[in-house]
Amino acid sequence: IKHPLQNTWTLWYYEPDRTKTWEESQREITSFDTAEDFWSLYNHIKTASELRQGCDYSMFKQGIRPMWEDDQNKCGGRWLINLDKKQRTTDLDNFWLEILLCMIGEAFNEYSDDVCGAVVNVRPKGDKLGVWTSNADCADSVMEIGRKLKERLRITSKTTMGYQVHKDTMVKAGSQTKNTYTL
Ligand SMILES: CN(C)c1nc(=O)c2c([nH]1)N([C@@H]1O[C@H](COP(=O)(O)OP(=O)(O)O)[C@@H](O)[C@H]1O)CN2C
Repeated sequence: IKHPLQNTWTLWYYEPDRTKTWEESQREITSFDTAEDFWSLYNHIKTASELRQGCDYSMFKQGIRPMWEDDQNKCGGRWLINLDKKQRTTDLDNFWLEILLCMIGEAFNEYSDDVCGAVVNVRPKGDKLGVWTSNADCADSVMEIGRKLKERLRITSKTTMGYQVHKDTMVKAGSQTKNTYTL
């Protein structure tokens, strides 16, 4: 039999489309709840670095949409990892896969329930990886998730990680959002 995951996860794909709203451009690809089905999906689709710039992948627990407004996201925030341009060939795909494996493997111990999902943004100005958590006010949960991420991604001090509350990001879209926590 296949190895069941603790949660069911849904993969979303975002491609900019001038004829649609941002929300209409978020497309639900498929959901899975076994390790084997994760690998079949992962091996079947393009890696993040193969996507056109402007596109995103998002992987969220089933029932949570990859947007600030979702009930599970609205009081939360994200650990954001900003990559420099050359990291697209060296780190982007490894970091994204490691984040996916942390999530489906419930690697955040007692705080895994606070993890909503993760987003990878492929951008000309530098790619971004975000891990979204459900409650920005739970400092213990946010910090523990951040520490585990840094450990699993083997992120050194040269790559900064900041936690941004979605309520701040929403209003400051386009300009620099403040980090509520940093690691
Ligand atoms: C429900 N709803 C509309 C809505 N709900 C959302 O949850 C949500 C958006 N809109 N987003 C829109 O994309 C722009 C780029 O953000 P970006 O993170 O791609 O970053 P870049 O500026 O393209 O690097 C954001 O400025 C925002 O317009 C982003 N976003 C997460």
